[in-house]
Amino acid sequence: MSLQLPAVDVPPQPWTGRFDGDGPGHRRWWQAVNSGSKSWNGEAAAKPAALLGFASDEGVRRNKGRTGACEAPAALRKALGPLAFHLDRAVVDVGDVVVSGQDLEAGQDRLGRAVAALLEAGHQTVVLGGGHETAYASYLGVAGSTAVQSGQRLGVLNLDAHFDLRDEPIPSSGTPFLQMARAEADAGREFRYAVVGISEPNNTQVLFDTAQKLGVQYLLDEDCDADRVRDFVGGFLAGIDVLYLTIDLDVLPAAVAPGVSAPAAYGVPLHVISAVCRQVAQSGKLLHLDVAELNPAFDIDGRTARTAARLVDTLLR
Ligand SMILES: N=CN[C@@H](CCC(=O)O)C(=O)O
Ligand SMILES: [Mn+2]
Ligand SMILES: [Mn+2]
Repeated sequence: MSLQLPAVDVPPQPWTGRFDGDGPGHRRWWQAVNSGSKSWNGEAAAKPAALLGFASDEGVRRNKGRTGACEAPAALRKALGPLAFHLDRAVVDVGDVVVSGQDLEAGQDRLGRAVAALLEAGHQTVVLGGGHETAYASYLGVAGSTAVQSGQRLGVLNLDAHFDLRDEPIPSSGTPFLQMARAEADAGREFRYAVVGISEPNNTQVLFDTAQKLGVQYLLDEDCDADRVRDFVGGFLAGIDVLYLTIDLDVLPAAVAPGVSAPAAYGVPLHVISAVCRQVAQSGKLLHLDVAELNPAFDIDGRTARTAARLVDTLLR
C-alpha cells in the first residue's frame, strides 16, 4: 500500500523501545511502526492500522476537569513502543492533530478530516486522545466514511463511567455523544449508542433521562460481570454493520487507571474490558477506535498508559 497519509499538525516522530535484535522473532511495536507501511512479514492478512494523536486538553478544561490529556498521545506511544509485536498487520503513525489554544472545534474538524481520509485509504484507524472531546472528532471522520455514507448502520460503543450526554452551550469532554445524537438526527439516521460501565452516582438524573429519550443502551458498572457484558455487546453488534469503539479509561477501577481526569471508585474490571476488546476485534465490524481521557500527570508508574496500550494491542489482533 502506498504511503498517502494526510497532513497533520505535528509529523510522526521515530518510535523507540527495547532492542533485542532485528529479526522478526525480536520484533516490538516500535520496530514495526518505524518500518512504516511495509508489512513485517510481507503477507499481512488484516488491513494496516493508522495511529493518529489528538493532543487536546480543551474539552476537559471546559468540562471543569483536571487538564493534562494533551500529553496523552506521546505517553500512549511510549507505552506501546516496547510491547512485543504479534500483529498480522502493518502499523503506521500519522502524527498528531494539536488543539491550539481554545479552538477545540477547529481541531476536531482537522482530526475528523484526517480520519475520513485514512478510512478512505483502507486503514484501520486508531486515535490516541485527548480528553473525551476526542469522540466527537472521531465521529466526524466516521460519519464522513463511505461505509456510513453508503447506508451501513453505524454503532457507537463507549466503555465509560459517564454518558457524556451533557447539554451545554459549548462543546466539551462531557458533550460528545449528545453532539453525535443531534448530528445523526440531522442526517436522518438512527443514533445507535451503547455504554458499558455507567456509574450511577457519577451521572445525574438529567443524564439518565437524556439517555432514555435517545434510546441509549447501557450497563451499570455494578452489573458488568463477564457473561452479562458479552451478551450486551453481542446484542449491540448484531444490530449494526460498522462499529466505532471509544474507550474512556475512567471506565476502569482507579487502581488500574489512576491517570485520568475523573478516576472511578468502582470501575469495570480489566479482564471484562479486555474481553470486550477481543469480542469487538473478532466481530470484523470495527471501523474505528479511540482511547481517551489519559492524563499522564496523574498516572502512577504509567499504569493507565500501559493498560491502554495493551487494549489497543488486543483490538488490533
Ligand atoms: N468526559 C468527562 N465526563 C464526565 C466527567 C465527570 C467528572 O468530572 O466528575 C462528565 O462530564 O460527566
Ligand atoms: Mn468517563
Ligand atoms: Mn467519557
